[in-house]
Amino acid sequence: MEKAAVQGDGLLIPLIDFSKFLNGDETQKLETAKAILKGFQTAGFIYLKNIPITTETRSHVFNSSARLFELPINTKLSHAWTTPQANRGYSAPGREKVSLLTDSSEVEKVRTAAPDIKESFEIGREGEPGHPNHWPVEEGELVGFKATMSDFFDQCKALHVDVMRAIAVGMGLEPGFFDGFVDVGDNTLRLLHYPAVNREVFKINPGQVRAGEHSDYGSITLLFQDSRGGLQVKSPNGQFIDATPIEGTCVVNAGDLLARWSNDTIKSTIHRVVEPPQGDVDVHPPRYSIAYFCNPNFKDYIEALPGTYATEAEKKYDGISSGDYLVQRLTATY
Ligand SMILES: O=C(O)CCC(=O)C(=O)O
Ligand SMILES: [Fe+2]
Repeated sequence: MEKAAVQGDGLLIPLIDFSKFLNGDETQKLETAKAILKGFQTAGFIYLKNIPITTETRSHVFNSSARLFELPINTKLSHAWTTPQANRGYSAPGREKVSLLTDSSEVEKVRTAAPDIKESFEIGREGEPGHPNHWPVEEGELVGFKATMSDFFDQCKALHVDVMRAIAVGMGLEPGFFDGFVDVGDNTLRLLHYPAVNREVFKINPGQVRAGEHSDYGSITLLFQDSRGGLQVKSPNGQFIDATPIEGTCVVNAGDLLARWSNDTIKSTIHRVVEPPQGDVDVHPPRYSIAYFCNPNFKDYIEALPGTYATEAEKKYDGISSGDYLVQRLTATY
């Protein structure tokens, strides 16, 4: 039943019809849940089609995102990302160097060498005490921005809950096992813009990427990409394989905290964004993507899931609070 969305060098990312989990009969639900879990256990990535978020919503959100990035740089900078605790606002190209490095001085060296060619804008849970979102002034094309993004945030939040239900069913847990861990919606909606790049840039600096290799931090990430391409996922043999866009799908990958929660039975796989494969142009057009980073509720304590260990000694990690974990990881990145 399962088709491959991406296949190469020992990496198989399945393409899964999510409507069969949401609306199918019991057998379809179970089979789909198992396929989802298997995708996370083997590739760490899956592609979902037929999700409840409509194509119209999606293109509307991408449009609003493009309008935001058109604002003058000084306006964008007035909404600058400030702290890992807040994790909201605008990051100019080169500001964030997502990487596997945990030492800030190393991060600084890499950033100076070849800054990522991207800018981003983060929106957190609306109403989180002490951490207001940076909503732009709504005039001209930006009228309705807050409503558009808040609505999309909520739809992604619901999709997170549903994907976690599939994981629970796949693992043989109660379908609602994770519900109480993900109901707050301590998630981050990140709008991403990779500006047009002259292909010379990639030639002159062979190490140049649009977003450096990294894994994500939380439970899962819902990734919506446009048709440009450039996303690559690392295979078990260490090669980067193109995760080519498939229209209407959402790429979902497991994050480090879910890997830890699952006692490493689920993989958080390294990925990056590079020059798109259509290399025969002088200028690569801009690329837009939207990543919705999901987390267990910040207040929740995360320790090895039932069924992922037989004895206490098999637990690979100490428990940790979800919020502390994220702040630790973000602190090393910015
Ligand atoms: O833009 C993309 O396709 C990937 C972005 C990403 O991996 C991230 O922001 O963590
Ligand atoms: Fe990522």
